[in-house]
Amino acid sequence: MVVQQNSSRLTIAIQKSGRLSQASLALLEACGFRFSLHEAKLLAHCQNQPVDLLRVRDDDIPGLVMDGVVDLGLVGENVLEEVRLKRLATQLEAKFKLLRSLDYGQCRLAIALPKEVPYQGIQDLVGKRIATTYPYLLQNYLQRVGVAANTAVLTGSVEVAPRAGLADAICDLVSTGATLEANGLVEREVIFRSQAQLIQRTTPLSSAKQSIIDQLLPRIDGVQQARESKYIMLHAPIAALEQVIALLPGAEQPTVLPLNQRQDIAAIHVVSTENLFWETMEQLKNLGCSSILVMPIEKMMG
Ligand SMILES: Nc1ncnc2c1ncn2[C@@H]1O[C@H](COP(=O)(O)OP(=O)(O)OP(=O)(O)O)[C@@H](O)[C@H]1O
Ligand SMILES: O=P(O)(O)OC[C@H]1O[C@H](OP(=O)(O)OP(=O)(O)O)[C@H](O)[C@@H]1O
Ligand SMILES: [Mg+2]
Repeated sequence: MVVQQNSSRLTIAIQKSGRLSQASLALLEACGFRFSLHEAKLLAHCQNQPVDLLRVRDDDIPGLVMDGVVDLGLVGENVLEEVRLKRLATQLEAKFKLLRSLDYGQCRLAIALPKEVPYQGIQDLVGKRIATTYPYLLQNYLQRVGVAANTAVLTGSVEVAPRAGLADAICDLVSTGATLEANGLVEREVIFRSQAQLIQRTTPLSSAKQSIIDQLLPRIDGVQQARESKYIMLHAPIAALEQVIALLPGAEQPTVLPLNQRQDIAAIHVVSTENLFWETMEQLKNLGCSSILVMPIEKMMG
């Protein structure tokens, strides 16, 4: 496979198979790009825009962007920062343009120790061997806090390292904490918080590519904003209108509509920037509201 650096098609690198793959593809599709993916193929053409998708291991995405081989990349901040630190240490080009922080792939890089090992604080890590896939992020942190510890680099199954006698502690990604718990480990220090990022190469782009990006960014904002928002509809007693509106999140100016042949109740419609919790719905019901609907919004603009 040859990716032409100066191809007139905008090339976007995403993770081929893993935690970010589905969400990255879903985001681009929600922005109006149509892809027909062939599981085995690394390069996928967009059917309705001059855009190509390059599907690779997430570790390769920052370097591809920094070397200008692809135009855009969707990657976790943890991998991005690890690659950036590594490249800086080896005098390789490490520049990129951060376009957007995305609303998926939230996790943290944390140091964890076996639960039976007492831990009072960061100084307890002095002289310890810590297994990780992120040696540069880990050493960067240890230097910052002034702790001298050793790193054992593993590319996978980091969580079994203490049990296997390979290390005293680990530094790995955590989301729910289930993996740590299943391996008898306790999270002690969070060293980096991460989510997916959209990055661009720093070398100049053709105006055709730039105009696709200029169209893409507001669409990403619209998709992300819509995901956080809800359309809420309900019937409320006019006597309790003020109390009802005060309960609705982010509803300073709701639409209040009359109902046919009813003087005592009105319909309220509101776009809320937050979800409506069950507790609030119960409070609304206690105020005499009925037909309370909370609906997802697909897209938003303006
Ligand atoms: N448990 C998690 N919850 C949320 N996001 C996560 C979680 N684990 C990892 N991530 C994010 O997703 C990215 C990809 O994770 P994944 O486990 O698929 O990587 P990988 O095994 O290194 O994949 P690849 O084969 O592409 O190298 C991570 O770098 C991180 O940004
Ligand atoms: O705190 P948790 O919710 O348990 O998530 C943490 C786990 O998720 C990631 O692995 P993933 O499941 O993506 O598989 P991998 O080991 O193949 O990377 C990460 O490497 C941890 O092992
Ligand atoms: Mg990887």
